[in-house]
This record gives sequence, structure tokens and C-alpha cells, in this order.
Amino acid sequence: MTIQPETTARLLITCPDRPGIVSAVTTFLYHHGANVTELDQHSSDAHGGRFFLRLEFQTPALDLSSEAMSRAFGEVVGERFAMDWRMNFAANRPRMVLLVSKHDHALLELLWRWSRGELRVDIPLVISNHPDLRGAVEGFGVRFEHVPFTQDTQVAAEARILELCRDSADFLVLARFMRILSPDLVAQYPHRIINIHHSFLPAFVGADPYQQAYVKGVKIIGATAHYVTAELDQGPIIEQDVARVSHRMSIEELKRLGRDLERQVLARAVRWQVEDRILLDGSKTVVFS
Ligand SMILES: Nc1nc2c(c(=O)[nH]1)N[C@@H](CN(C=O)c1ccc(C(=O)N[C@@H](CCC(=O)O)C(=O)O)cc1)CN2
Repeated sequence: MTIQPETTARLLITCPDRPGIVSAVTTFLYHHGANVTELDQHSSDAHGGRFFLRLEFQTPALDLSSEAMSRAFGEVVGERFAMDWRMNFAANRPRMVLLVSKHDHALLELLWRWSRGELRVDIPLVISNHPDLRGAVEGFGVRFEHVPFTQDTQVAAEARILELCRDSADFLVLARFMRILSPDLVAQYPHRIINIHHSFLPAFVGADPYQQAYVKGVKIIGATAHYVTAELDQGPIIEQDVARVSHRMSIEELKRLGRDLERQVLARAVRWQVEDRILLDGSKTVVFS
């Protein structure tokens, strides 16, 4: 049986661990005509930890509207188990705004996958602090906005970014965007800004991690997708990958290998964000990939 994506919904739950949670959730869904097609769970530890649950369910036979379903779940189950939860109906495609500078590899990976329908997301616009990538972005039929962003113009630049993203972005992706965002802007999108950092964090935070790695003589390089917080490159890690390198490689070869890692890692992280597969566990994530 082919499951039509637009006739599914996802329910994500985090709550204190105790017996009866899965039973209460699945019984509620059953009573309202939902057919559960995917269920993942995790307990952070055996005694008194946090419980994480992700369900996908089909919606054609629901006896309630999506709004009424959410309201009823909160009243009947959410409050009973002190849940942090969200119910997303796939018909509502998330809107992703990309922020870029001059590097194009991470941007093009996402635009290419989106153009092929691999990312069920809308891209209202791409914002850049440089004009260089306008042609590449508009070639995909996507709006491009150049917002100059220097040390002296950061306040005005971020105000413009927020204006452009207001009512058009559910989450942001920094696809090698090379400016540090202020705590004020980050606070507008709590755990809804994804960055691709070009090292295996927590190693080599900050600018130019390949140069740092080359000088250190590492034998492995990496890439890390993480949520952005006010503290640079310290946000909850979503996905990582690594590749072996050797003394025979130049820094340009490290960067070339690294770009492949960055593209793959960011694409997985964005797909998991779009598919509601990422739950927060304090400063960490639980990813039901
Ligand atoms: N608040 C945050 N902003 C940003 C984060 C973050 O984690 N929190 N990640 C960076 C991306 N990044 C590493 O992945 C990074 C980008 C830029 C710099 C940096 O030192 N930039 C300089 C200017 C460099 C230039 O213009 O060429 C600066 O902003 O002064 C460090 C790390 C994106 N933003």
C-alpha cells in the first residue's frame, strides 16, 4: 500500500519516563481513526529519565480536524504525562530560508535535492551577504536577496534578515554563511537554525577549521551539522561524518574532501528536520533517522 506523504502526520513527544505512555498515545490515535505507520522511542536512562517518542500516522480516516486533533491530544494525553509535544500534518510543508556567503557547495546540494523533490520543503528565498551566488540561486527559480553584512552594519543587516524571514521561514539553514549571528537574532529562531560547521566538533570551532586541522596534522577531518545557539559552534549536534587524511595532502585537498562531507552531512540534517525526526535532549539531540 503506497502511503501518500500529504495524508500523514507526525507526533513528537518528550516527557518524564514512566509506564503507559505508548499505550495512552496509540490508544488515543486509534480512537480517532489514525493508522500508525512508524513508531520510534528512546528512554534516556532506566531510572527517572526522559522518554522520547516519534510516531507517523495516516490521517484520511481521522474523526477530527487537524486543529481539533491537536487540541484533544493536548488535553487528553499531553497534560496527563507532562509532555512537550508537537503534531505536524505533512500537508503543511515547512518553509526553509537559506543563508549563504560565497561558498556554493552546501547551497547547491540543498537546491538540487529540493528541485528533485527529495526535500519536501518550500524555499521562499535565499539570503546572502555577498552578491556572488545570485545567478546560481535564481537559476533554480528561487528568490535571492543580497544583504550586506559587515561589523558596522550587523544590526541593520540582521533587522533586514528578520524582516525577510518573518512570515516566510519556519527554520533557517546557514549553508556556509560566514558571519556570526547575534544572540538577539538566534533567539528569534530557538533550535530552528541549522549550521554546517566544517570540522568534527567539538574540534576546531570558529573560523577556518581546515587551516587549524592542517596545522595540527590531523589524520581525520569532519563536518558537523548543529543547531545554532548564541555560543559559536556549541549548539546541539544533529549529524556528523568524517574522512581519513594524511600528511601527503595539501590544505586544498583537505578542503575538497571536506566539501563532500559538508554537503552530505547538511543534506541529512535538513532532511531529518523536514521529516520531524529530531528531538532535543538538553544540549544534545535524539534523531530517529
Ligand atoms: N550565533 C552563531 N552564529 C553562527 C554560527 C554559530 O554557531 N552561532 N556558526 C557560523 C558558521 N561558522 C562556522 O561554522 C563560522 C562563520 C564565521 C566565523 C567568523 O569568525 N566570521 C567572522 C567574519 C569572517 C568573514 O567575514 O569572512 C565574523 O563574523 O567576525 C566563525 C564561524 C555562522 N554563524
